[in-house]
Amino acid sequence: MSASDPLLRVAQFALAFRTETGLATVLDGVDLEVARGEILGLVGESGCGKSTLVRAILGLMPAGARVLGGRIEFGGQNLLDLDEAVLSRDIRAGRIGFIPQDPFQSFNPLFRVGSQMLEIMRWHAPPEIGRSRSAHRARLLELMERVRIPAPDTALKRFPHEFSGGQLQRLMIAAAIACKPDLVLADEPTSALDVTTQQQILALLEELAREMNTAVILVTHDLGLVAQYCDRVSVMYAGQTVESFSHKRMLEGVRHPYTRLLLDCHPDRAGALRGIPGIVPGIARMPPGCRFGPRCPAVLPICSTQRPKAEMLEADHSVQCWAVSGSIAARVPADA
Ligand SMILES: Nc1ncnc2c1ncn2[C@@H]1O[C@H](COP(=O)(O)OP(=O)(O)OP(=O)(O)O)[C@@H](O)[C@H]1O
Repeated sequence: MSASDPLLRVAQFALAFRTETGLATVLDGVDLEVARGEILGLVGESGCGKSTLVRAILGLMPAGARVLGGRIEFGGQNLLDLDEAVLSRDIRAGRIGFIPQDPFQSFNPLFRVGSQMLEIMRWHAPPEIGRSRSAHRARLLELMERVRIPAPDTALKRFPHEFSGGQLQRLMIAAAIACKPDLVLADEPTSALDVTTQQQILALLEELAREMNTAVILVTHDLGLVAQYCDRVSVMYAGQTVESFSHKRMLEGVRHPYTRLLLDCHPDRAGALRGIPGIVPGIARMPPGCRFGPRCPAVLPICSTQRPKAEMLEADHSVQCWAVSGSIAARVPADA
């Protein structure tokens, strides 16, 4: 791999879940890339498939899920070719760290946080950290200082319920980066926290990721947070990538009607987006053609029959939309 190659490249990834009416395509041709030291925002309304994609990258697909196509390349290796034993030993928690949505569900309430974090390190810490428990403990204490947990020595001996939500999420960040991962997947890591704590946590994650040259995928509903922390953005709608762009494009003008609507609405306290008429279709009821067509203010006749192809508008900007595409075919009514 050259230095400019992305660390993670998801290419045309498609995944189906078994439903009562048969297989339903939940992810359909998802494309995404993230390089070392880069923070990628993965955005879209609830139900667009962001968490499913994150779990698929971690190799945690639900029973009955079937990969229909595509690749998930990590460090040049297709993760879809690896079996569960390799993924759990070499990839998850070691090379790919995970920060989940709800810190209260992430730690086991029955065990002290220190023993839970040391257990992760026991199995996944790279050799440069050292193999002994005392080396792992020293690394944890150092990280706990960094994530501003008061009295780290005592904190290691405490149970999860003895911490606030913000403290637990800071501990989760420490746990996710303890083994010096190349990539951190953060799935709405601050949605359970108040706005001030949210800002502190994301600033901390950004600081540590930049310092360690770690790639980060930050899943969020909130384009305000994306504007603040992300270098690039990938927008998903109903299991498809609809637009990808750099931070600069976000400021200068995104093009997909869905992204523009997302920018105009703000998440409510529960993190849900309000303001885009209609709802994301369920996986068993996906419309043909462009999946956003039925809600789109710029819909064209072709949208209901043909899925738009990804088009590069600039080197740092791609979009899948007939209304944006320069293609003449897009202007011709579908029944012409
Ligand atoms: N195990 C499953 N079996 C069947 N359908 C599922 C399963 N898990 C998720 N889904 C469906 O897949 C779609 C994508 O869900 P997913 O949780 O990935 O979306 P999301 O964008 O992460 O939403 P949120 O922001 O609310 O977490 C939804 O329609 C959801 O109902």
